[in-house]
This record gives sequence, C-alpha cells and structure tokens, in this order.
Amino acid sequence: MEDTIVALSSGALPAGVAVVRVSGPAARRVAERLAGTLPEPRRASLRRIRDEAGAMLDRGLVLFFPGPNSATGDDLAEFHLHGGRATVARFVEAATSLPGLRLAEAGEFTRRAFVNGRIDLTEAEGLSDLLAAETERQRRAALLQAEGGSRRLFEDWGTRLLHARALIEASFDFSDEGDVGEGVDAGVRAEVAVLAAEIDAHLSGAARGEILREGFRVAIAGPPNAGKSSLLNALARREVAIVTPVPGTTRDVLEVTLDLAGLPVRLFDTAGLRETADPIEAIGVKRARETMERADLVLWLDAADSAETEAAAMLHVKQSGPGEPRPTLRVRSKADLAAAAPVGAYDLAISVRTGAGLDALLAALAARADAAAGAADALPLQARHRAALVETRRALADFARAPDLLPEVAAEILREAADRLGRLTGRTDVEDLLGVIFSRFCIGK
Ligand SMILES: Nc1nc2c(ncn2[C@@H]2O[C@H](COP(=O)(O)OP(=O)(O)OP(=O)(O)O)[C@@H](O)[C@H]2O)c(=O)[nH]1
Ligand SMILES: [K+]
Ligand SMILES: [Mg+2]
Repeated sequence: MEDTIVALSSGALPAGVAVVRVSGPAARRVAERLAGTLPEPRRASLRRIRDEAGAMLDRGLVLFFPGPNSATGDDLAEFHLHGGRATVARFVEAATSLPGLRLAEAGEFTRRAFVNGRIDLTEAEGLSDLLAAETERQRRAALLQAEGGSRRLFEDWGTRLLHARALIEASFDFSDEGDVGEGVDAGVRAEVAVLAAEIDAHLSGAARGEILREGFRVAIAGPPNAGKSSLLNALARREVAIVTPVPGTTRDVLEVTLDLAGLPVRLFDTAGLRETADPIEAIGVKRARETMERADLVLWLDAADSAETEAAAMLHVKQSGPGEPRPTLRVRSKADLAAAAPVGAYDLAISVRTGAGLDALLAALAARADAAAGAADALPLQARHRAALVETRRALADFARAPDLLPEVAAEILREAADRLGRLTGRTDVEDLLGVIFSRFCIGK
C-alpha cells in the first residue's frame, strides 16, 4: 500500500498560521488519532490536537477531504496550527511516530495529484511556476497553465492526431486487401496540415514565453563615463555599481531586475566600450559586447559632455557583435550638462543628477518589454513544451512531405507525433487509440 505522507505546506516559520497536510490511505486514521474526531468532509472545525500519549499539542482547525476528490486524489487531512517552529516540529514528530506515516519528499503532494490523474504534467508545471511567480504577468501565465490551459490545447491536438490516425488505420485494418497502399486520404492530409499550422503559431510565441520566464534583457552600454553605472544605481534605487569620474571604472557585468509592466526587466551595467591596453578592462569590454549581443534591447548612453560624435557612437553599436544589430534605444545622458540637450538624434534625454527623463525612460522600457512579451493572456510556452512540439512538428513535416506514403507508414508517423504530445501531458496511452477506433467504426457488430 502507498505511504501516507505529512508535511508543512505553508511558508517559513514563525507565521500566524501553519498548514500541515497529511495525504494517503492512513490520513483518516492519523487525523482521528491526533484530532479525536473529524469534522464532516470539507468543513473546518476547531479541535484540540493531542499527541500519541494524549498530551495537548495545539488547538487548531482541522479539515478532511476524502479521496478521490481532494487536491492529491488521496484522502487528505489539513491541520491549521499556530505557526511556531516548536509547535509544527512537535506535531510532525507526533504524526510520523504513527504507523504508515512518513515525511513527504519535495513535490510529493503534487506528484500524487499527477499519479492519481487530478492534474497533468503541464498543470503541475503551472503550479510550480505559480509558486515561483514574482511579477503580475508571470502570475497570470502560470495560473492559466495551472488551470489547464496548455493541457486543453495539447489534448485537443492529440485527439485530432488520434482521429487522423484512426481514419488511416481503418483504411488498412478494415478494407479489402486490394485497397491497401492507395496513399492517405486528402481530407486527412488537410486536417493534419491545419494542425501543423496551429502548432507553428504556438511555437512562434517561444521568444515571448522566454521573456516572461527569463526576463526582458536590457544592456546599458556606451562609451566610458557615459553615466551607465549611475543610471543603474538610480533605477535600482541602491548603490549596486561603483561610480567614479575615472573612465573604465566598471569591468564586471552587474545585473539588477526591475518589475515593469508586470514583467521582469533585467538591466545589465557594462564596461564602457573603447580600445584599451589594460588587460582587465579589455575583458570587461569583451563581456560588455557579449552582453549586448544577448540583450533584447540595448540602452545606448552617450553623455551630453562627451566628445564622441554621433557617428562614432553608432560605430560602437555596429562593432558590438557579429550578429544582427540589437534593437537600440539611444539615450542622451547627463542632459544637465548641456544648455539644450540635442534630443533629435536620440530617443530620450536623461540626467541622473536632476532625475530628468528617468520616468520617461522607465516608461519606454516598460513599453518595449510589454511589446516583446506579446499578448497578456497568451498561454506560456516552456522549454520542455517547445522541445516536444518541435519534435511533433518534425513528424508532421515527414507526413506532409510524402503524399504517397503507405497508410501503414503514415499511421506510424502520426503515432510518433501523438506520442510526443502525450509525453507533454504525461498521458500517452494506447487505450485511447483503441477507444477512438472502436467507437468510430462499430467493431462490435
Ligand atoms: N552632471 C552629471 N554627471 C553625471 C551624471 N551621471 C553620472 N555622472 C557622473 O559621471 C561620472 C561617470 O559616471 P559613471 O556612472 O561611473 O559612468 P559609467 O558610464 O558607468 O563609466 P564606466 O563604468 O567607467 O564606463 C561620475 O563622476 C558621475 O557622477 C549626470 O546625469 N549628470
Ligand atoms: K566611470
Ligand atoms: Mg560604470
């Protein structure tokens, strides 16, 4: 029989309330031992909680959720205790001293929910993202997935693949032998093509999903002394980077994450770009160029008092890497030093000294991040999903490429494609296929 598991399910102690959950076949017996009697299912009721020797441990709310309609799918008891370390430790000690009960491993409650068919893998991933979400957009995307958004999409695709395959299999399982090898029906091919296009559209959101997850990367770059580190400190509202009047102060890449438009926006302060004989600074310059290459946006700073000309500045941008030039926001910095900042060639003028232009800069960053992240309620696309969908797509491309495929081969390719999808949700199952075939083709007669 399956173990019964116990763990503190709420956050760090001490806290106002600690929620301890007990899940598994012994949950009812254990909860009765500790709480005396159990309230009606799904009702909270106050109980004295006693240890194995009958000594009082605490007084708190007790709930009982009979399986399979519980969060884990097993019998589940919940204790709301006073959130002190000693209280929780003593409770867990008393519970685990009862037979059949042990401490839960990391993620084990969710794992049981999956094993018991309460949630699929994408919903489990959504739950874990929901716990990790730090910004509003991350929270919304995670909730969408935890609530089954991705599961429904992938299951719909899987069902359609199953249909197409069932139709093909029928053509060789149930036709006269002479018909075998006629190639795949045009209607089935068309259905698969529509499906492939839908997967492509979903895959095209990969870059947006990555921004949601990994953050929108902004490289603060420019010539030495442009005020890059000063800007980083101003936006972070703390002294993250060393600022001095000495050009070439920054060498390491420094990172600060802001929450803008509900998205994580990662700012990287970099070494000023210039030719240098100093080997340490040269490494810093190399890292600065690499950071620019990987950035979603380059914030190119050019100080109002700098001798650097427009053309030279753009040369730096061009020199920043071999790849595509990155999207760039050109900022005239230290605007307080110029009588009238020549904004024309720049997108924005700022002064860290006076604070001028900083709000406009933040608004511009938020707008860029928001545009890059795409529609606010699009389903998130995770790396694991992307990998599986790319494989699914590859199989469908094989299917599309050869119009004269033997039905047996075509069915096998679709089986592979569906397998990849099934692994996404963790519900690959041949019984499904049999069900579709038999229900559609009235085998029983
Ligand atoms: N007047 C004025 N001075 C500024 C402003 N921002 C920065 N400075 C000064 O410019 C100098 C260089 O600033 P940093 O922030 O170190 O410049 P940096 O671009 O990080 O320099 P490196 O790391 O050496 O490339 C410092 O003395 C700052 O106090 C500003 O808005 N106005
Ligand atoms: K400096
Ligand atoms: Mg610096």
